[in-house]
Amino acid sequence: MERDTDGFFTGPPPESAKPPAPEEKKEEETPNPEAEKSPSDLIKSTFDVYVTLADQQQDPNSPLFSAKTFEELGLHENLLKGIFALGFTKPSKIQERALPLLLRDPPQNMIGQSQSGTGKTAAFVLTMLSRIDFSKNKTQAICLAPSRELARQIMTVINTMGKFTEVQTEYGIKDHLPRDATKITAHIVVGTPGTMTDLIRRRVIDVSELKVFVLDEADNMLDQDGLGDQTLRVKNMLPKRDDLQIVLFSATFPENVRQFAKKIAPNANMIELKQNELSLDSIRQFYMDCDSEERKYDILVSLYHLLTVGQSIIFCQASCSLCRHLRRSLKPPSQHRSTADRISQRMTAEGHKVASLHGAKDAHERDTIIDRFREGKEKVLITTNVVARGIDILQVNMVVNYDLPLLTERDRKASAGDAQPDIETYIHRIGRTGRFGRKGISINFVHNDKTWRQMQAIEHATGKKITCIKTDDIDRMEEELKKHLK
Ligand SMILES: Nc1ncnc2c1ncn2[C@@H]1O[C@H](COP(=O)(O)OP(=O)(O)OP(=O)(O)O)[C@@H](O)[C@H]1O
Repeated sequence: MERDTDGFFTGPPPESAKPPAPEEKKEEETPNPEAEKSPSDLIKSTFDVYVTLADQQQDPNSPLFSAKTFEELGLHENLLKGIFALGFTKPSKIQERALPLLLRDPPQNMIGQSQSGTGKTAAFVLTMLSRIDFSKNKTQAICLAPSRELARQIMTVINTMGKFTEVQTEYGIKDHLPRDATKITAHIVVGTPGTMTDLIRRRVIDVSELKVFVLDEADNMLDQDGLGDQTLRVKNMLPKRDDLQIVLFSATFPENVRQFAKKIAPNANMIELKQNELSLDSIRQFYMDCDSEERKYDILVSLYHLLTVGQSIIFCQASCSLCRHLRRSLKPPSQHRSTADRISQRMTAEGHKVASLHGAKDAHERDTIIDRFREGKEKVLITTNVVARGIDILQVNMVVNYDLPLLTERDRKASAGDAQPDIETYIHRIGRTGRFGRKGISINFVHNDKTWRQMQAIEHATGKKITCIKTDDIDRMEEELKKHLK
């Protein structure tokens, strides 16, 4: 593989990184390449959408399948008030195309893909809210998400958008309900698949009148390496009615999961924002050659000032290299502290203010940490993949991949070589910045041949340039990075 003068790996991206080939009848809109990328671009028609209707008799070019305003969707005025309370004036591109299809009667399944931060949540939340019969105290919509943090975020959107309605909501997440809870009658239940399975199996939730089943981050939720088994258990306990609307959304849909998704949501309308990668374009990607594992920590600390200009998220592996390094360097060694904790412990000891969040923390602690970060009380969050997906905090303008995301042990064995980068997780991680077209930067740390090759594979697969930033001149480094946030 050749590098050009900017350090960009040249050559065509592999098949897996190319836009999905149109399967059936597709519609394409004309992009406007001159348009500047800004939040409003998600509202203007500046990028392409593929729509594949389940019913090929219908004309996808019909204005019936596109809504330029929320008003024309025929929503109850209380829902419209909720939308405006969120500060939305017009549908985003994905909402414009997805909402008319999602809200139509009879209900139809939907598989929707669009880049991170383009407004998928509002699309499925509005669908759930608009289908509830508020006069019935029965659960009518269930939404599953891969983490409690994301479930809580979705709930906030439901409660804000639904605040002028009589909607009742409940969580299906760990340690939220008393163990002896016997009945949930809330209209909408949002949770994670394990807890939701338990609640439905024990008949705490009665699903007999369910109308909508939503999987956010659906590729992860259906992937056998992710939460696939648990999600299927939930799905198999739901009524097998044709009018149960199944809605799957994600920023990524690798081919193997895409096929499975079509089985889970049969005859679904498909909506894909064409992969001209608007979101990735608003995120400038960099890498830093850190020379050695040990230097990674020093470079992270030297970035601290910049990390706190806005807010930032630092991703490391669950058993991350920094933590292994810190475990060795901390005296006395802290045996029971896990991963991201050790980073924050050392940075805190050196006078920096950081928070850490990972799956080993208890539920209450996790809630407090993410809430504090969301409120801007902490500026730097050191974490694992637990918040890689879906978390929407507009002030996050920097993401650092301290450790690059890698595929699981199983995939690694299958490829029988070095660990391969996990491209989907990479896309989701950097998508924590640059929300709704805002500017953001991501920095990847590499320190040896192996990590270099992993980054090369990411650059190749995403087809996006990752620019080198020199680490020997901190002032220049800061200046250069700041330039991209302006
Ligand atoms: N029509 C709209 N007008 C203005 N802002 C919007 C609109 N729709 C969504 N947003 C805002 O855009 C941000 C990103 O939306 P959202 O979290 O739904 O993205 P997403 O596509 O689900 O991202 P991810 O793939 O990371 O889960 C949110 O802060 C949301 O409030």
